[in-house]
Amino acid sequence: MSGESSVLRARDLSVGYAGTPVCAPVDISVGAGQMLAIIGANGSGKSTLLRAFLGLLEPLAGTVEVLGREVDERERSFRAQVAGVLDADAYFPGLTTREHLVLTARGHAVRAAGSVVDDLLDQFGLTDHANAFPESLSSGQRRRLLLAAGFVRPRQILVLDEPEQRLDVRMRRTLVQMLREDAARGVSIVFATHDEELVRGTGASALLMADDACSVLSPADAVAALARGL
Ligand SMILES: Nc1ncnc2c1ncn2[C@@H]1O[C@H](COP(=O)(O)OP(=O)(O)OP(=O)(O)O)[C@@H](O)[C@H]1O
Repeated sequence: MSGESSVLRARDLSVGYAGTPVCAPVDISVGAGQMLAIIGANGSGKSTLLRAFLGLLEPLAGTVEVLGREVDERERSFRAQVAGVLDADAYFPGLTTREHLVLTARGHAVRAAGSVVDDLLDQFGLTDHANAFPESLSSGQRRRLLLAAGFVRPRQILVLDEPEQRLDVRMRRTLVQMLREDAARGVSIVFATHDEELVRGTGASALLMADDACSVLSPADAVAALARGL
């Protein structure tokens, strides 16, 4: 998780609320095509860290850089490079599944948006629900829609918060495959997770969150830590 060609870099990064850190400072570097899982107990600061990576939360101290520049979510270039899917249900209630994805694709200047969306609907098993509104989808189908909205965006970095949530076993396996394909294309992927299989399947290294020190683990050590319940 180091090297000169760092795509995402955090240095002595402290994150938290109202001036109080939620975990120890973080030092990580993620290169092109690398995957980093963020693991740790409930409340250990995983989502908070991801929000800082996405420029949605100001660091208390330290820095976060994407492709050598400090993150600024308001910059168009940042939004063109970084796609994030966080926990919140962030869909448009008045748009169908397909309309939501096409709007997201067009908003990010994706070429041939219609056919890109149709492929994603297929990959996420949503083709039969393309014309459904979010409230008529199951919670797992809504989760698939949110993930598809992340995958429809152009990206050099993909940030996901517990992407395994509410997905069935088959969809989790498909997700592993999609993440591996993204990484093989050079996309850097950072995801918070509690899922041992997701870490095993992706072969990701991990950042283990803690109050005293956040440590980087090898893929094997990350799987072992999750297997023993951290
Ligand atoms: N908006 C907020 N304001 C104040 N404190 C918050 C806020 N969001 C989270 N926290 C606190 O920050 C700490 C870290 O929360 P965070 O959501 O980052 O943990 P997490 O590791 O993602 O947990 P989980 O595994 O349960 O998703 C928790 O103690 C939580 O109560």
